[in-house]
Amino acid sequence: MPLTRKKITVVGAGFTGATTALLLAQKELGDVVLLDIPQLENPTKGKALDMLEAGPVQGFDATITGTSSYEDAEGSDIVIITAGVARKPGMSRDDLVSINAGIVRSVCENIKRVAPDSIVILLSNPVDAMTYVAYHTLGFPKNRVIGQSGVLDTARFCTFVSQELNVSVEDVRGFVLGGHGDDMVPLVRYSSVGGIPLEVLLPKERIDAIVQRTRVGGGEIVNLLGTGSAYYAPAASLVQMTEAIVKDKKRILPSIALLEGEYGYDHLFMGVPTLLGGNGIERIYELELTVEEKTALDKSAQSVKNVIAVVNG
Ligand SMILES: NC(=O)c1ccc[n+]([C@@H]2O[C@H](COP(=O)([O-])OP(=O)(O)OC[C@H]3O[C@@H](n4cnc5c(N)ncnc54)[C@H](O)[C@@H]3O)[C@@H](O)[C@H]2O)c1
Ligand SMILES: O=C(O)C[C@H](O)C(=O)O
Repeated sequence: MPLTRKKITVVGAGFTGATTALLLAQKELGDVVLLDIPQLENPTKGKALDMLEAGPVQGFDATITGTSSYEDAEGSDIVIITAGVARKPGMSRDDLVSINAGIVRSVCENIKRVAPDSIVILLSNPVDAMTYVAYHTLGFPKNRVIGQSGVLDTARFCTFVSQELNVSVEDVRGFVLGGHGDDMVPLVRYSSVGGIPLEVLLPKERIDAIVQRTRVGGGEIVNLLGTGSAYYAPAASLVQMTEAIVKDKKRILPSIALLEGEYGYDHLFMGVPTLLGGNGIERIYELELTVEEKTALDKSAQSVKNVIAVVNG
């Protein structure tokens, strides 16, 4: 059988979608289709062509096609959904639920038609609830419907730890559980630097400050930008998850997954440690939690349930 490149469709050609498309091509993870609404067809084509013309300079071989037609996404192996509205200063991610649920539903109806065997990764916010919407619209098995939050939230945590200790980011390990909201749960007990537990290296009040900054990390960027939200680190996070799947790397990364009893939650989509490989989410890891950690996770889970209730409303 001839070897073929993977086909990766990115729906939404805005800040996160366009950045993701470029990073995917630069890493030669597959041929990329960048798709937005018909009213933005020419700008989407323009962005894709501009990226393609970076190929000879940077030495990557990947096609990048800009389109507004789902027929161009036909047979995609992976679909990344970034379509939707981003929040503005003063808003929470949950304020986007109604408008983005409608957008994610319509995108997923098309994806179900043209790429029924794809693995779908959600970014649109509020992302835990949007992953729930996507799962129910697509009707795909749960291993093929994945949300991105924890890679980004963990990256923020690791960034702040590396700044605090003035050490390489490469040596910092963190783990953020729960919903992608201000009550997410950075697991300090499972965080380390060069194998040394974080609690040995930093006093409690510095760790608490890093945990709090991580929880509101998205809002920090929203306030600085003034319009729109973060996109470089979110795109890098999507690409890390995609790479794990495309290369069947069996990486242990946090993903938003359907919980069916894990951590004591049923039919809830929330961020947990997962094994990501060629089949998408191949396993969910259940960690032992202390009473305080479980209480914090319950609070985060309740926030996600409240947003899902709006979707079901
Ligand atoms: N989960 C996370 O960690 C995370 C991180 C960053 C951003 N986000 C979310 O991702 C979403 C996108 O953010 P952004 O910065 O790229 O926003 P953006 O406004 O720059 O881009 C969104 C794009 O979606 C397109 N779009 C809207 N409806 C569409 C439809 N029906 N079909 C196809 N495309 C459609 C828009 O035309 C626009 O180009 C937002 O909801 C944001 O909150 C989530
Ligand atoms: O904060 C946002 O609204 C965007 C994203 O969820 C983020 O964490 O950067």
